[in-house]
Amino acid sequence: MNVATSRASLPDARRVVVKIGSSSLTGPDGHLDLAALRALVEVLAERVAAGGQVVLVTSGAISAGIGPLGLAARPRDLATMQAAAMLGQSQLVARYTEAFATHGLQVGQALLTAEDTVRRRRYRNAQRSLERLLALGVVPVVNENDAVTTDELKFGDNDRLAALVSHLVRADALVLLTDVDGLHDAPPARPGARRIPHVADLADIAGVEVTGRGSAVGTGGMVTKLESVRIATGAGVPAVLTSAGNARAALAGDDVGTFFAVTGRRTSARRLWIAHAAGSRGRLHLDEGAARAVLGGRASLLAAGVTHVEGSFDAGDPVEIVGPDGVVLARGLVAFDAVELPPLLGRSTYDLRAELGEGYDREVVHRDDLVIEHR
Ligand SMILES: Nc1ncnc2c1ncn2[C@@H]1O[C@H](COP(=O)(O)OP(=O)(O)O)[C@@H](O)[C@H]1O
Ligand SMILES: N[C@@H](CCC(=O)OP(=O)(O)O)C(=O)O
Repeated sequence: MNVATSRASLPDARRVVVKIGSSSLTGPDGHLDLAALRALVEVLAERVAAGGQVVLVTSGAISAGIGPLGLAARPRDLATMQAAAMLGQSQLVARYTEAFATHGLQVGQALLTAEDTVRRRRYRNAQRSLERLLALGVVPVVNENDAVTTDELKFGDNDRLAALVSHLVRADALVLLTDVDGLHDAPPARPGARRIPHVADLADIAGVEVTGRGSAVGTGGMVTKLESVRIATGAGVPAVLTSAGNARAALAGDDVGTFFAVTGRRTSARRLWIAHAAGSRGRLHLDEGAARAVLGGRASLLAAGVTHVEGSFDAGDPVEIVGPDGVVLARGLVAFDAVELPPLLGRSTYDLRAELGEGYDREVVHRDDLVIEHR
C-alpha cells in the first residue's frame, strides 16, 4: 500500500483503479471510439512499465454493440441494452486485448454485479481472483455484468462500481475519467463555470450544483461520480476526477481535474457493502425507542422495536432501517426472511424464546451488520 495522500504523491501510488465512462469511449456516431481506447491503453501500459499496477473499470459495452447490431441509436429499453452490452462486451474486451498486446501486456476480464459487492463470499472470491491476476502481471478489465442485472439490482453507472472495486483491491488511488476536466463550480456548459482543483472534504462542496443527467451516452452524470468519490474517500482511497485526455497528467500528479482527499480510514469490506449495497430488498420500520437505540450506535435491532416490514427479502439481504418519521436511519443485513418476521414483531426476546424456542430470539439485525446513515 502506498496511498496517495496528495496530488503530488499520485506518481508513487502503487495500485491505481482507473475508470473510464461511456462518454469518453463513444464517438459522435454513438459507436466505440477506438482511438480514445488506444490512447488510454498507452497511458496505462506506461504506468505498468514503470512498476505500477492498474485495474481498469471500463464502460462502453453498449456503445460497442451498437455498430455490429446495426442499431440507429443507443437503445433505451433494458432488454435491448443488455443484448447490446452482451455483444459489445466481447468486442470491447477484444479491442482492449489487442491494444494492451501492442505494449506486451495481457488482460483478464471481470464482470461484476452489485450482488458481488454485497455478499461476503462473492466479495472475497472477487478479491482473491483479482489479487492473483494482478500478481500474475495481467491487467484486470472490469465492467458491470449487464447481461444478468435487473433494473432494481444494478449499478447502472460504473462510477460506484469503480469505488467498490478500489476498496476491493485495496487501491492507493481511484482515477475517474469522463468528458469534463473535473468537478466545476456549476454545470460546465454554463458560462463562467470553473474547475475546482482540490476538495479536502465533500462537505466543502455541498453547495455546488451538479446534475444527475449525464452526457448523451453516460449514466448518472456528476451525481454518481460524487457518490463514487464519497465511497472511495470515505474508505481511505483518494480520488481524482478529470477528462480522459488528461489521464497521463492526472497519474503524474499534475494540476488537472479535481483531487479529492481521503476523509475516512479504510473501513472493513463488510461495513462498506452494507452502507453502499446497490439496492435494498426491503425496509424495517421502527418505533421511537428502537430508532433511538439504533442511532446510539451500539445496539442490535430486536424484534420488539420493529413495527412492520416491507419487501420480500431473504435472511442475509440488505435492508433499510426506517424511523417512525419515515427517514432511513441505517442499513443492515437482516437475519430473517421477510415472511418469518410479522409474527415476531413487537415481542420481547424472552417471549420469543419461551414460545418459539432457541433461534427465534436472535437479533433481527445484529449490530455488526448495521451501519448508520451519515447524510
Ligand atoms: N458541477 C459539475 N461539474 C462537472 N460536470 C458536471 C457538473 N454537473 C453536471 N456535470 C455533467 O456530468 C457529465 C459526466 O457524466 P456522464 O455523462 O455520466 O459521464 P461518464 O459516461 O464519463 O460516466 C458531464 O458531461 C457534465 O456535463
Ligand atoms: N455497463 C454499461 C453502461 C455503463 C455506463 O453507461 O456507465 P458510465 O458511462 O460510467 O456512466 C456499458 O458498459 O455500456
